[in-house]
Amino acid sequence: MASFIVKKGNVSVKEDGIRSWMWSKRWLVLREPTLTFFRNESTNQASTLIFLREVNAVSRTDLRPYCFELVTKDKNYYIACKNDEELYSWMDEIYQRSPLMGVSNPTNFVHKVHVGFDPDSGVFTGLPDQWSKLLSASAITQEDYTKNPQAVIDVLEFYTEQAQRKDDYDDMMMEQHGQWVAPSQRPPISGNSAHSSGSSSAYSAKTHALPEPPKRTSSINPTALDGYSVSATTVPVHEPQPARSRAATDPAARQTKSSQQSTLEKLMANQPAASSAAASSGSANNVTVKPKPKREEKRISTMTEAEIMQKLRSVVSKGDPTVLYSKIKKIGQGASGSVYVARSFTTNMKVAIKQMDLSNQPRKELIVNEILVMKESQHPNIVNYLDSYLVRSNELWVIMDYMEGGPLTEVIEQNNMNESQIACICYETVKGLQHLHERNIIHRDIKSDNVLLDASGQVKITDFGFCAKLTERHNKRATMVGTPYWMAPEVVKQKEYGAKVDIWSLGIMAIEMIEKEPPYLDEEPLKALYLIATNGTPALKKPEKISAELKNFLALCLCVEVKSRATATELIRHEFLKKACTPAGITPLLQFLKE
Ligand SMILES: Nc1ncnc2c1ncn2[C@@H]1O[C@H](COP(=O)(O)OP(=O)(O)OP(=O)(O)O)[C@@H](O)[C@H]1O
Repeated sequence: MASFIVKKGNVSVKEDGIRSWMWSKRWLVLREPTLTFFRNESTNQASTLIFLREVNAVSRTDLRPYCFELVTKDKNYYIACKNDEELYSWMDEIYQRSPLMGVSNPTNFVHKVHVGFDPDSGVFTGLPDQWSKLLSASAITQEDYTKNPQAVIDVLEFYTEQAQRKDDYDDMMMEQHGQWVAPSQRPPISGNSAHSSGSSSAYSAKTHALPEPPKRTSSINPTALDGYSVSATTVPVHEPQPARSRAATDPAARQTKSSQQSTLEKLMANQPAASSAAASSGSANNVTVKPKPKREEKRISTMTEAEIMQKLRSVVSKGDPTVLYSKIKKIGQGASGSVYVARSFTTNMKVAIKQMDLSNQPRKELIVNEILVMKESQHPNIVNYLDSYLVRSNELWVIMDYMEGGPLTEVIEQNNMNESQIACICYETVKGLQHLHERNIIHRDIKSDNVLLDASGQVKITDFGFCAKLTERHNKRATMVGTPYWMAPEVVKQKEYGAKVDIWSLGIMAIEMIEKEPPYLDEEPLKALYLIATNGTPALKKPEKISAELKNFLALCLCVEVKSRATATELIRHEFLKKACTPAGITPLLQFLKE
């Protein structure tokens, strides 16, 4: 990679393989996408220069102890640190002090993006400023651009639209009305060396080297995404603000890696979005992304706040749950409320109560959605909805089965699962999925966090806030919903999708059980999305360690070609699932609960 000199204030620096730096420091990039790394030309010292823009509320005095070079220009700080340890140590502290964290995003912007790609030089032209910054902060390499420029545009668009979705949703909730608009499906880019990803069964052939297990808690984070809204023309640019992990802001949040990834998607899911789309320019050497006609889909949030509350009142039971249940202790904290274990005075059974303060909920329709789906979908592999109540008109209690074994994520973290245990979890989950899919319900957020176990090893799917009901007229969806690392390629590429997205996510969850984490968890989010879009079936770290049946099961779940991907009904008969132990065989994995 060519090095070149850039002048910033009084510091003369030499860009030195920025992307490879980024690559090796990927967890840092996750936390702060505006980071750029430089080598000091005059001293040739391997210093790291951080470009903090508009963190002007942080005083120079605050910064000085942390760095040996500091230049201020146009409200920007250019900071060089002596070494990485020093850098890491002050980042959090500085960010915490900045009142600009969470700065608002631009609104009313117009999508007007014309991006070109020259395969000879491997350079994009006309990239919106925000996209260029995202790309330069990302681990996506020039080699990646050349290999599949369309995928790069796809994931940039995906990423920025998610941010916009969240914004629009917030606006809508403020105004108490709205209509969801899905992005259209885009034709592929022409005139470049883009290739489509392979369709399946990559396990025997591919040995894509995955990085070492993560040493940090990375996530696509709402704060990190803020400011990435796309416009090529008139939009005021807000720099991305430093990412804060959910664990950092919410001490009660579970410390598992994947649970920390769920919050954003929930905030952003299902929300009205500005539409944008890429289209082929038809020119030999250029890629063009153009606006496409909007496709509209009505959703429950077209209801006003009052209507949502009315719907909720019609769903819940009358009465005071405090005289029916006695809370024992808090067992969990979600984005929408707290979860308690309680005892029923009538049955003496333990139950779980999810308690939500409705005055604090910007997305009440998701909660109504969750209750309706749970109520309608009773099944041994779906967390059983027992009842719900409104307390003092603004507190919602949802009573459900108590799953004392907790989420599968914790089981995975604490144990090495054998194939018969993996098969059992997959079998039970597939039965739950079959039940949902037969009712035209797509879960859309299948992952180990959303599969709970009870003390006897029973396996149940939970978290129905993202569920979509397919109708005859709308038998495909296009909303980008889910958690990135578990998302099917068709979701990342913003194509229409159906129930088989849950099957893909199930395959990723099976990989979690084998390898303890989903593929690409170490990658920064944009790169992870690129890899999902382009790599096809993810490769296993140690394919030789698993049976042919499990490999085949994974290949059927993780088949990029949706038509060839198995349905839940087909998977239930799969050879691998015949290896399943009974739920009793899962209970040894729950020993950690006793500890
Ligand atoms: N029925 C249950 N039995 C036992 N534990 C549960 C039950 N439901 C949820 N939990 C635990 O409580 C915690 C919070 O659950 P919750 O469903 O609120 O989380 P979330 O999906 O992250 O958030 P939200 O749905 O509010 O966005 C999780 O750790 C989950 O494992």
